Amino acid sequence: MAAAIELIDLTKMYGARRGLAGLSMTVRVGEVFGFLGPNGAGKTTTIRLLLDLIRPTSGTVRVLGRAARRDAIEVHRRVGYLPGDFAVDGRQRAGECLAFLAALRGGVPADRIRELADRFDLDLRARIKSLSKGNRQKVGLVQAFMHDPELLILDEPTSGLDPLVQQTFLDLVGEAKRAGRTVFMSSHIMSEVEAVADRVAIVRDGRLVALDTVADLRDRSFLRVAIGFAGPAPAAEFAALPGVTDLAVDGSTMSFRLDSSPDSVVKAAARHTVTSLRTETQDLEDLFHTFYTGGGDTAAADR
Ligand SMILES: Nc1ncnc2c1ncn2[C@@H]1O[C@H](COP(=O)(O)OP(=O)(O)OP(=O)(O)O)[C@@H](O)[C@H]1O
Repeated sequence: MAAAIELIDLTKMYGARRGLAGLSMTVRVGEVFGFLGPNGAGKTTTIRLLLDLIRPTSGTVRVLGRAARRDAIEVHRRVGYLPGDFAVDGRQRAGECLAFLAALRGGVPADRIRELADRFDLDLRARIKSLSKGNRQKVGLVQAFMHDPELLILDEPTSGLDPLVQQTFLDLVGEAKRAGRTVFMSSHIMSEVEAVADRVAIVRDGRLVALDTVADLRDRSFLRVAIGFAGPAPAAEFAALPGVTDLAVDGSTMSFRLDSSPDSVVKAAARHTVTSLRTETQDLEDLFHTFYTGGGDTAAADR
């Protein structure tokens, strides 16, 4: 079985409102997959469809080789799920809540719960309602990981966690991956997933706008170059150079985007008197912002 998750032309309408519009993508067994997008992009809708908590308007959802709807009981047994709005009875103590959820799963060794609670520095004796948002999120994370599921589906798992706890979470994701598990996690923020994700998908307005490895996304970064000249900026000469686009002139300063080797730009500049030179790399976060706001290259989404 090569696919942990397979979505084919998945559409979800909420009345006249569109939650998802023809989303197709595959998550491979054993990969950590980041699912990113701005507010309202369709991330939670997708995750709820995976768990059969809501039903698609059209399209197919397969999880661990099973139909999300017909085989929902089996899918739920094999999956660890952290909802975006993890909510449990606040009067319970954290330990009681986890023991109850573990019993529903057919039992989890108490040592395993204690080990995870220790790693997250979670007080199992505290009543849930007395816990801060971040500490409640830890309860949600422990219940998702405790039975060592084949597939973890995590909706904004790092929400409310401080950087130290985030690191503990990332360590657990790494361990799950090394044990051959699959992790599907949503987030708003690239930097949260780029350290652990093998591939990331970016959704916007219910559609896939990019799907690639973190490394390949990074390779799409480019330079912004600004050169000041002693005389008039030689715009025509630079516009003709390989990899130069988006050229603008402001007095004797010229700026442009450079997508290829800087060699020809440096050699062309050397024929003039250069008074200033500035370069900035567009990093993954900038690229991500381009996708968020509607620009970017959508060709990768077809992969
Ligand atoms: N129960 C609902 N009824 C009506 N519209 C809904 C419902 N749930 C989601 N939507 C709409 O579907 C679209 C996708 O929402 P969804 O919650 O899946 O986005 P998201 O990517 O998870 O956003 P966020 O990052 O804000 O959690 C939005 O336009 C949202 O308003």
